[in-house]
Amino acid sequence: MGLPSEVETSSFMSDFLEKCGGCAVLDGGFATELERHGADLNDPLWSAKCLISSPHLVRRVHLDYLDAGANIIITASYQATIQGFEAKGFSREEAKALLRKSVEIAIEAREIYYDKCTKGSWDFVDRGKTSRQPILVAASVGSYGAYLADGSEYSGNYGDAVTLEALKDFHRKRVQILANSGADLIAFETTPNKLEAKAYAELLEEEAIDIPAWFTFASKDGINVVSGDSILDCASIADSCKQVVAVGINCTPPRFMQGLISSIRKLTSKPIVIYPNSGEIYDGQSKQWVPSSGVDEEFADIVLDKWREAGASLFGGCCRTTPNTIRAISKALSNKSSTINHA
Ligand SMILES: C[S+](C)CC[C@H](N)C(=O)O
Ligand SMILES: N[C@@H](CCS)C(=O)O
Ligand SMILES: [Zn+2]
Repeated sequence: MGLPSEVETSSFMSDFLEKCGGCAVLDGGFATELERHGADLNDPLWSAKCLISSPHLVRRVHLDYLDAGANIIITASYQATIQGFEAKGFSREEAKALLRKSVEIAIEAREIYYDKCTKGSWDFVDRGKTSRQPILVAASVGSYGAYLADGSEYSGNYGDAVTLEALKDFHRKRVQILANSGADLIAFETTPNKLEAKAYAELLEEEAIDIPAWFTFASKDGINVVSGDSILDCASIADSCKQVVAVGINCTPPRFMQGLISSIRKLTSKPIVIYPNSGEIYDGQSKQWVPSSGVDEEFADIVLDKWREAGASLFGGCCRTTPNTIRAISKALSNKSSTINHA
């Protein structure tokens, strides 16, 4: 396979969104859901630890989100890096196999889910033909700061020694492996600064990565990304990259979403993807979540309406959201599309 034509790449997300009825539902917090099931993630590998110790739990969480109505599930590779696995004593080949395993488990969960609902009301009719609810597997790539395992993805301060080339080299092999793993797209998530966004964009181009990608950024103030870099600069890097099929925000308190979506909309006509966290704050040292002093609304119909009006079309949840959050989003969006269709 060669590089996809620009036409193919640019229609990938619009075709998918059309099949989903205009808006798509993502899954919710993955690592924090593993924790709710009892996993101990106090480890440099964080959620990627479960690829080694409890793959059945990884599959369980994917299935729970599919049952809740997710159209896109994101793999357990957020903090899975070759460097991180090697530090644990795995060989390079074993590390690569663990990266592939993250995608294999998600694909397996999708097959189990499809089998479960082969017949019956889960199918939907599309132009006279019965077809299945579309489900994509997105291979997660967390930032260099995630690999540092101290919450650095919420600061993005890597110091002067971490150059653009260093970041590209850090991510290169992992991105190549995930791109050839059977995933439908790559989710570059919780991106903290524009240097890393630039590294991703250049890597996609240099390595001729032939699956699409999205870039999502994290913000702590609703104006800039966590490092203080402008969201406009970050969104513009994503907008200029032809493999990028959606741009957005993740792991950010819900109360900041509307403003951030409006900012991104000024910069790009690509679909906007958002998956806020619960609004709590992560302490990277103790690896605990603490309540925030801000006020966050539930992801109720009214909030989703505001986010849609501001320009977003893919909705899910990040840390500390659960299958119940995703069920509520799915329900709100399907009520909306049946209102529109029957108007
Ligand atoms: C998005 S944060 C909650 C991820 C966890 C962090 N990289 C750590 O290892 O503590
Ligand atoms: N996909 C990752 C993002 C962490 S910010 C997760 O949900 O665990
Ligand atoms: Zn998160």
